[in-house]
Amino acid sequence: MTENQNLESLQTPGAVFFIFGATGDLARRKLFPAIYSLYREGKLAEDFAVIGVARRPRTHEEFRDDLYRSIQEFCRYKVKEDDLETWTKFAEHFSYKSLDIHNIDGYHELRDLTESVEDRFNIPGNRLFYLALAPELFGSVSFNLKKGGMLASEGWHRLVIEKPFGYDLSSAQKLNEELSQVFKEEEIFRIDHYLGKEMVQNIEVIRFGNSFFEPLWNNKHIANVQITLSETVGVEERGGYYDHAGALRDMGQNHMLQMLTMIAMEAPSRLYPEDIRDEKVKVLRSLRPYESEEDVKAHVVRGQYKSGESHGKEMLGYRQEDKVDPDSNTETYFAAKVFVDNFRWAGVPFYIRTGKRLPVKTTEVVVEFKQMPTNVYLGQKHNLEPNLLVIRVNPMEGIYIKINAKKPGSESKIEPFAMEFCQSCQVGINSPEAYERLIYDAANGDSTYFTRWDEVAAAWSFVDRIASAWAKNPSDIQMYPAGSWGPEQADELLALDGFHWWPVNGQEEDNVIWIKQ
Ligand SMILES: NC(=O)C1=CN([C@@H]2O[C@H](COP(=O)(O)OP(=O)(O)OC[C@H]3O[C@@H](n4cnc5c(N)ncnc54)[C@H](OP(=O)(O)O)[C@@H]3O)[C@@H](O)[C@H]2O)C=CC1
Ligand SMILES: O=C1O[C@H](COP(=O)(O)O)[C@@H](O)[C@H](O)[C@H]1O
Repeated sequence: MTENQNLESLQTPGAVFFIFGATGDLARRKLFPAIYSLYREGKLAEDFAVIGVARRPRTHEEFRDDLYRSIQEFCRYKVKEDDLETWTKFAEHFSYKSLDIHNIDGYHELRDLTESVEDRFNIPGNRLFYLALAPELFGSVSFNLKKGGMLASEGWHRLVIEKPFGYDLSSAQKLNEELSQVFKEEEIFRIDHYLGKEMVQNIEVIRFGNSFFEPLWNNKHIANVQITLSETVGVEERGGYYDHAGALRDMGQNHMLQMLTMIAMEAPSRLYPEDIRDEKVKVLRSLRPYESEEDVKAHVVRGQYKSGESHGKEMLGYRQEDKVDPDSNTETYFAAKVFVDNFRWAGVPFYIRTGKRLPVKTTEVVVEFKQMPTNVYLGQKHNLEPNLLVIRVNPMEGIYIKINAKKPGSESKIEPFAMEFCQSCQVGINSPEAYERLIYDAANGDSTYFTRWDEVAAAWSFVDRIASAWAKNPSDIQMYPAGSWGPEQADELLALDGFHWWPVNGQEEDNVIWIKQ
């Protein structure tokens, strides 16, 4: 991948895409729809094939029926009556192999199938292995891919691997060692789907493409940064996985810290993937580690939802959810005050929070600027609200800035105005989904928005200290009602510093005058 390659104009190179875990939830809800969207937008070369792999028996036809249902349910492009010819052409590129990933003989049959589709679609030998499997299977599959003769002998091969990447630093190291016996680092694409989100990528452009932000982007002018990833859903069908992981591992180690790196990183001198990833890892290594259990207690709040009312419906508590231990102390919420100890950010708190069963689904970054050195309007009894830059990541996409201005027509009244650029209102459903972008990038060998091993390791080092402090006191967890904003202790984290969480998506402040496009 070269700098500034114009990805918009490129098609993926001809390749076979293997989806291990093709009968699973991720494949159905995200991966198949992403591949279809790429196809519909002409971003997938004609010389492609997809081979689904899982244990369940399926004929190729049955697999294509699953594919059809997945697209009709989850894809932003639906197959309409008059698209049937295009659909049939697309679906012909899909085949299925029933295989237990531990059974080496199966890989030999998979190789035969692969060679036959490569011949049929004239594919130049490139192979992309996407592991949509439980993480404990990642090492075995990669080893067996090599043993079973599945690595490409003519073109390239790449491994796309889902999160979570390990359970802690030591298991992540073990996994990485297993993978690196088969794949080189540049062949491993570790997914963090937040990095595929349009507005997370836009953080880079907002910061490095606008001269009026850069001079202010530091501890002289920024009072604090708030990152919220709130969800209204509970654990749904994933109780078995989630009860073992919790919010810190499920969202904190990856999505939240990755977003923090995008806000805090220095500008790379060039836009090569490694230059960007070098800057991100420096941020992760600058995170101030919590030194003791007391330190963790003072800076991190954990919570678990109990029953409550959300959007007019009675919700079960976490402990009553399917496949969750009824005495579970797993956190479904956490908030933390984090410091990035470098020249740019010294002394600026980053408050991060995520939780399930909160009142709104939103991902938002609020950058709160410091107050004016003195308020010259105090004599007129005007408080000045702090200026904010708010980046809305999802479901609404856009940015707004909050400034103080004179109320038009009034003598002296000053009011906060929010000026909004609502990207989702403009491009709406055409905004590509994260998985589309990431599959496309992986096929093009662009690793910019995938996490490199040293980033993963640095993130685990930071998170492990929290997890091990919590493990010593498992029942020290705050319960919050489903549908609330989580434990009050999370508000106190900010109140102690004289701040508060700014309202997020859909919960706009009453006194602000909105100027929307
Ligand atoms: N679902 C989601 O929204 C998200 C998922 N992820 C990650 O994606 C990965 C997959 O998750 P998800 O799709 O939800 O999981 P599912 O349990 O729904 O699917 C697992 C898949 O693995 C297959 N499988 C299991 N054991 C074997 C085996 N021994 N040999 C071959 N295939 C096997 C299953 O098929 P069969 O039973 O037919 O063998 C199934 O297709 C996980 O790492 C998860 O953490 C990450 C983010 C979001
Ligand atoms: O990775 C995960 O992300 C989802 C939230 O993703 P979003 O794109 O809908 O914001 C979360 O629900 C899930 O628990 C986690 O594994």
